[in-house]
Amino acid sequence: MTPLGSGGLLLIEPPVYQDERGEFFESWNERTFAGLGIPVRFVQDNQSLSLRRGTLRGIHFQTGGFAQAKLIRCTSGAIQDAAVDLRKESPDYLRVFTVDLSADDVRMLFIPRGFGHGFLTLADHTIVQYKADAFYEPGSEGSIRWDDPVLGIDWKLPEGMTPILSQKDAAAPYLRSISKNPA
Ligand SMILES: Cc1cn([C@H]2C[C@H](O)[C@@H](COP(=O)(O)OP(=O)(O)O[C@H]3O[C@H](C)C(=O)[C@H](O)[C@H]3O)O2)c(=O)[nH]c1=O
Repeated sequence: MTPLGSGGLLLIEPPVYQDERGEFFESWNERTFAGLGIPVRFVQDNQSLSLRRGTLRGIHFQTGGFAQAKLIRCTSGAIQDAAVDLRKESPDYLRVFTVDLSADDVRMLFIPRGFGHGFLTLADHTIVQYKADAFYEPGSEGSIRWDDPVLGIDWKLPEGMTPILSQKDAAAPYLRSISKNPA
């Protein structure tokens, strides 16, 4: 388990048990995570499939009491994942952390509540599965533009390519235009 920054973001690599059939690992164990200092109880499991490389989902977050901690993993293809600390009281406020996750490894990213999250697919047919510790609440959703200059995320986009975005993400605001504390 590798802390990223000092805000509770963790890159987790569970032990893999291999035998002649293949391999097995625990992708989630509440007791193990509590022992790692992550007392979290997930209530929702999500999966997205992005058909093409260069698809960018995010930066999204849920505000206030609906904020979600997430456990992210990639089970097909690969992503460049980005998490940004939106908690004004954090020493890492507005600091962006990026990490590549792939179906070829078992690494997972734990993102505490109060972060914005997004990812860029690095391959076609990329599947991301992630758990959340609070329910989806459309009315509390917030977003920040993927290319926000304050965040300055260095996305691994192929030369000259603009990302494939949802209409919502294409219309996302820049940070400076978000008046209230976004998270
Ligand atoms: C997030 C969510 C969405 N939906 C429905 C709403 C839409 O009809 C459809 C697609 O939603 P959206 O375009 O927001 O999906 P993404 O762009 O992949 O959003 C996600 O992308 C970034 C990377 C995240 O971390 C968030 O968890 C999440 O916002 O699924 C649900 O029914 N439940 C849900 O929990």
